Amino acid sequence: MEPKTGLDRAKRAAGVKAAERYCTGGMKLGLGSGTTAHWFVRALAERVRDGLDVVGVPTSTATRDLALELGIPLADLDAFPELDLTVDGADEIDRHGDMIKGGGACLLWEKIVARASRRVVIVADDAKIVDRLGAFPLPIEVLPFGWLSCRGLIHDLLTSFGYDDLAIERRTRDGNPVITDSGNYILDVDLGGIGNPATLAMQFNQIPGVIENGLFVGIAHEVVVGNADNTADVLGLPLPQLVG
Ligand SMILES: O=C(CO)[C@H](O)[C@H](O)COP(=O)(O)O
Repeated sequence: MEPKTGLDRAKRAAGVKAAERYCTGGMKLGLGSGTTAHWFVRALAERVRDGLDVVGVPTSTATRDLALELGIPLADLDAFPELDLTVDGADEIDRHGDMIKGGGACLLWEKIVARASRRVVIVADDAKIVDRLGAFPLPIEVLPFGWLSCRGLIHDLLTSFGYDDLAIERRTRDGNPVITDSGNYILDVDLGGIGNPATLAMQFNQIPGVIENGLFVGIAHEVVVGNADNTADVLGLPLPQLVG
């Protein structure tokens, strides 16, 4: 598969760089979800075909299907509860490495796999890097049972924090609720800007019916930013100001 646009080339460059730089024989690897992470999975598969011996733990059924098709050996997280490394994408990432994830509705497995990993590398194009999180609507995974009550409690919490927006349930083009790989719904919350991601993340998860939220705080270790000219930059945290 070849990238079609400059943005695709940037995403592929980040994925290729991560596969080349971080993956060594014997590793247990978390495989992220989304278009950028899938470029990483394709690049990893090439290395596996060349003899690299790794085992992948996918963060979604979509990534599992891609990795299987490409011949990457896979395992359940329960077979390897501690992983060496996860490479995943992000919807937004700030200078501290805090992120919004879940644009692809995979945030629950992504957070579990990332937390099980000794190192987390994020692959992204530079448009994902922001001064402040929150322009991208924050995905929240909720249990279908009583989800309207849960949405009301989310609204109350947001109001108490000075936000006034109601969470919107994510729907498919046919108008049906998006169902996650764990059988839950996604609410997208348009916050505009998030002052204290750590506090908000904890508060969301106190609400009955909230399974997980898309704020990933203190999880990323490094960021690989791809460029349209097929190069990629490896950035430690905090990210340099010039990228923001
Ligand atoms: O969190 C995710 C999926 O739940 C993805 O990592 C995020 O949406 C970024 O995707 P892409 O690389 O396609 O922009």
